[in-house]
Amino acid sequence: MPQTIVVKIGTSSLTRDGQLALSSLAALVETLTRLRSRGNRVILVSSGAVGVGCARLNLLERPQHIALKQAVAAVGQGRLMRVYDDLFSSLRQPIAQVLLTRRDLIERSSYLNAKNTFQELLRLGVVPIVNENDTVAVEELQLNFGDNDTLSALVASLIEADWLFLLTDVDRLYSDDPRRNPDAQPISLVNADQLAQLQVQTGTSGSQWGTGGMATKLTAARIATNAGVRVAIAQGKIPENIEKILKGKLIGTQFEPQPRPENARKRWIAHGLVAMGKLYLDSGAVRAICHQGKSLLAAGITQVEGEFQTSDATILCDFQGREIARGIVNYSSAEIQKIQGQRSERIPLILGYAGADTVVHRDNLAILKR
Ligand SMILES: Nc1ncnc2c1ncn2[C@@H]1O[C@H](COP(=O)(O)OP(=O)(O)O)[C@@H](O)[C@H]1O
Ligand SMILES: N[C@@H](CCC(=O)OP(=O)(O)O)C(=O)O
Repeated sequence: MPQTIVVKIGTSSLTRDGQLALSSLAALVETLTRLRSRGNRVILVSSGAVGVGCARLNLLERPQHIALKQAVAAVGQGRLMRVYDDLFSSLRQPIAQVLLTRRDLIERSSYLNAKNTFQELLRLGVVPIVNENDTVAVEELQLNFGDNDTLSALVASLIEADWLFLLTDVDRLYSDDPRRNPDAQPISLVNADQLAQLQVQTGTSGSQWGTGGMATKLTAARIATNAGVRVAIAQGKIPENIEKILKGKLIGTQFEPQPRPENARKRWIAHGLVAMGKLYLDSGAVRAICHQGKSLLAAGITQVEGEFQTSDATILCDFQGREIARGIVNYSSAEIQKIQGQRSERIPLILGYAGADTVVHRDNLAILKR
């Protein structure tokens, strides 16, 4: 049966010795075109703008300064698309460039717009090639994805993909960074419960040109599996393995998905929005929202972290700080500090005006299943 497949390829697999790894790229393009010709819907999330831009400008290191990085990405993105277009065109596969910023997914209307555009492109048989719009992404304001692993998981959630393939320069996830620890143990299959408990050493920086290392891939796996997407980490230089994995072979590391949340708006609350703060709940409130489908009342809140406004998204966590849900709040952080632990009838007395009975209404609450 045709499937919706998101493939993310990292800089470390796209480049070799600072230049484009053309043979890997060609193999990837052949694989994706074959998947398309069998009726699958295919999206490629490709890093490489900064890496390719550096090669073009003879820069020997990934720039740290934001403006320089953004300028270099502008050089590299065009070059990268030119190479993709040449390769895909020789197989008569049309492609499209989709550049997204975090901001585009926060606004519900632009989130839905992006979704509609993807759907239309896929209906037309096009392979959209997605990257973060690096030249305008605002790093300081947490309004960037930070890495394309997260972006690919959000795209997979947005379009309700069946699979997310994270192609990188190692063949799978290990218990530790295999480059530093020769005794690192390979991990083949992670089910949804194991992912929540998974203890692996991931490093934070990635390889010379990649960002984030395995840590961001695990974050991506959490987001995607929570949205009902099956995830595989596999080696970028052997993209043909994607087809073997789709046929049921256990190659690389696979992460089993949670049941897909029915409600599309709640998926957006869970994954599209950026949480601006954190609310700590007592055990009664955790039970009420997770197991009884109730709204969050002020009485169950024990602590407020961060500064946020009414209608912002927040993380809801248990007393140990473990995230259990995300929700859109009816009160600002300053207001919640005043009403936390109080019964709803007392809210008008405390604040001096009548507000909502709930701090987060159940329609605006997305429970994380892990
Ligand atoms: N537990 C781990 N298992 C596998 N690889 C790991 C682990 N921890 C860190 N790494 C490192 O992560 C790197 C891949 O991350 P990164 O360079 O960001 O890749 P990409 O460019 O594909 O996103 C690998 O080269 C590997 O050295
Ligand atoms: N948007 C950036 C992506 C950076 C990034 O996430 O890189 P990687 O860790 O190699 O996937 C670029 O195109 O260079």
